[in-house]
Amino acid sequence: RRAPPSQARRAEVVFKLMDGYLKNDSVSLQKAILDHVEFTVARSRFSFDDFEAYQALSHSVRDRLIERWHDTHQYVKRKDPKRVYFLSLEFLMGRSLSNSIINLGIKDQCVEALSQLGFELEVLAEQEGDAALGNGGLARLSACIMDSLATLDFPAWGYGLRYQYGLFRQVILDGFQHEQPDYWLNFGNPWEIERVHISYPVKFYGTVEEEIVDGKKFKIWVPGETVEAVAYDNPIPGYGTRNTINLRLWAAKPSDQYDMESFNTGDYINAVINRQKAETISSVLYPDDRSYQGKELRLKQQYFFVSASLQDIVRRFKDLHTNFQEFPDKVALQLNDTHPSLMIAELMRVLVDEEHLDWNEAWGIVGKAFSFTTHIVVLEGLEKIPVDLLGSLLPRHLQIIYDINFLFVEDLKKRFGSDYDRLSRMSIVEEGPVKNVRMANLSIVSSHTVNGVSQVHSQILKTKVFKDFYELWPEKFQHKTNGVTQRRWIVGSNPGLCGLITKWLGTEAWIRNVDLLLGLRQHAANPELQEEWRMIRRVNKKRLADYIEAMSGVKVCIDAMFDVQVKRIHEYKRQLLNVLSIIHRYDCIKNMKKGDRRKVVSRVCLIGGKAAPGYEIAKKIIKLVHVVAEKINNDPDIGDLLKLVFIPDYNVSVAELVVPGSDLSQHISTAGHEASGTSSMKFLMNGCLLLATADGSTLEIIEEIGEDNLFVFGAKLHEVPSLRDKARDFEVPRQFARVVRMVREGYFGFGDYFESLCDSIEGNGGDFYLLGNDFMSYLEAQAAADKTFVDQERWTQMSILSAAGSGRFSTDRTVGEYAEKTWGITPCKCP
Ligand SMILES: [N-]=[N+]=N[C@]1([C@H](N)O)O[C@H](CO)[C@@H](O)[C@H](O)[C@H]1O
Repeated sequence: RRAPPSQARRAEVVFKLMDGYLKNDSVSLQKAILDHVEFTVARSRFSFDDFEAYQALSHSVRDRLIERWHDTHQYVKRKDPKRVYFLSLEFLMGRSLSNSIINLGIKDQCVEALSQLGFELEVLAEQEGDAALGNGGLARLSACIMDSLATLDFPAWGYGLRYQYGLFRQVILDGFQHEQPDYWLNFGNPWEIERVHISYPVKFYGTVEEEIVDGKKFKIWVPGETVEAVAYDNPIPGYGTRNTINLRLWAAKPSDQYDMESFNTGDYINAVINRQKAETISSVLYPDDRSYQGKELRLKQQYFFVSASLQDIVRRFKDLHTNFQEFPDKVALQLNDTHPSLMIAELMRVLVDEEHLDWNEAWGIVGKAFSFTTHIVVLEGLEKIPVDLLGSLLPRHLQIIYDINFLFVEDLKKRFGSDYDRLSRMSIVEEGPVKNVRMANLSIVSSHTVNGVSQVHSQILKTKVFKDFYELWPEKFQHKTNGVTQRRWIVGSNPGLCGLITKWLGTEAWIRNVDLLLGLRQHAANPELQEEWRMIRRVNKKRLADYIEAMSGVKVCIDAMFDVQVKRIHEYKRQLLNVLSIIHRYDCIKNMKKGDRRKVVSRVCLIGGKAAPGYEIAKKIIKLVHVVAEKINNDPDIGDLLKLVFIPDYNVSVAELVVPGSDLSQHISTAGHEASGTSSMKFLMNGCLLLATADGSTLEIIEEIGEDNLFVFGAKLHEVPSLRDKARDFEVPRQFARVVRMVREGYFGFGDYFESLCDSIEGNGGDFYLLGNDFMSYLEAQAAADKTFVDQERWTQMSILSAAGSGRFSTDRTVGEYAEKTWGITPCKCP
């Protein structure tokens, strides 16, 4: 057989045939779109609809992503820099078409190409379903971080799971939340590339045996079940750079290793069904923003993605290296909360059992490779895995975790002697009727760096949640305040404001260098900018008003203040406090003399967010919003003075519509409960004013833009413990008691149904989240917002100063800090 032509020879031939890189002028794009209509979508290029045009355009954009992805991949491989691997069980990507077109810098050409074919980019963009592979803040943060890693040219990969069912669709029937499955892959996904040849076996159950190799004893894990992990690659383009990095998501497939046994029992069907079961591992996202003690499938998901990702990472390392001592010099492993923390035990298993390094060598490597970010504020929220469950599913990993803990506790004994309380608090294994593995303790013991997601959060970790560990290893603890990407949250979702900012800054360099936004400060009182600023905001409010009417039937007036609270429904986020203040506002207007009503500042109150399916209190809050809205919106005495609308199925795409059209956004968690909060940063970037408690990242926003450019209220962090201790003697304000009584007595109907909700904020043992305590200062802040809104010059100045000070809250700053202080990586820009 004739020898195949050499790589180089083939490259030469290919390059000659290639007509250089794909071109991005509108004619080339038109050709590409029409080709994909005909050959990819397989529809006649002479008649195709919006969805087919969306598919064809998406594939044309995908081609250009792949081209850059290959160049980046090959360049980085050649340079072999240290890479960061961002490990997260959740990525809330949203839609990809607009973001890809903007980051590739081909928006104008696409708009022109489509218009000549009779299509509008905005219309086609609506055809795309959200990739909702996550719950809330943690998941969207992962997505924003990927955008900044690519844009700043860092050598990085994201690893996660390719759920077949994303976060449930929220359907509201008669004011109640119902969950519908989100089968987002129904119409295919042009933004992923199935890598059938990149797959790894993942083992579960079984036993741990011993074997002797070269006279040395080694543990081997004999699995009881094996499934296959197949890679799906999602190119992540940087903005204004050729660098395009990869988000590799794993899907579970039945393993080829037939258990002939089951097949030969003649029960063929069952044998096939058993095999299919393998796919359930990556089928559905767990929809709870809190934690999951003891769910086997959840643990399987965690280990499945950890094992596949590590096999892939080690393979890539071994392609160019043989000495594992170099591993931490080339690999930074970032744990996005404890969901991927099993990778610690998995790396120890690979290094000791498979690569035959001795324990201490392996432990040294682990300690230099891992860094851990926690997003949790309260001890109760920390993830724990029952020892029995772990022992049955991953017997070898339990052994390794026990060994890690044994050496750790031995070390603690040397330092703290017989301080058994401290030892039992710090132990990775929690004793008790049900023994648990504390995944946060394991992550801290094994990582070189631990951080919270805002300055105050990191303080709370040092002084409360991880106090013992901070006293032991103060040098490990850092903070990395969260951020959001201005590419999606200004350029993508608010093109009008984007153009205005570029005009007044005289450059669009701010899109890559966001500190340039500070240049707007000097113009904040400039009447010309103010006029244009208000104009843009009005257009966005009109778009939002149309959406509200389309999905709720409620007509809202865009001269009113659009007051918005959109985030997951949680008692600590206090959507209930918001509703009670709306009832108070309604009650006040009702009892006003007609004449006084003229002075009322009209409000359109929007509340949106999903409640975890099993979270009853949260579901009752959603129902309460609907019954209060029903009353207010149909009360002729109120008219346009006050409207309340619940925005259903809140997700990334809805946020991209709501954020640019909001005047005031609320972030009113009880101080000390929101680790950071990131929606506040998106509103800030879009010039929406904040009404907030001094919690999480809001403290840093106040520091950056000044207390007089937002509305702050409520108990401060240090006041909360004593307020809770003295709750019994707290005199409930009559205004608060009145609105709660109205709910309890069924003024809006369903009195009995809301009893437990009212009990949770009243009386003994009630009001843990201090709604009563903060109610009056909340109303004062609301009144201050009303007063300021009437003074449009002042309001617009605050709006411009908000956007001007938002650069600090870009993930470009966040990622830059992680890269320098935690991961030790530097940019590797593809020429
Ligand atoms: N999990 N988790 N935690 C959160 C959010 N719920 O996803 O992470 C987010 C991202 O760090 C934080 O902004 C938010 O405060 C925190 O509650």
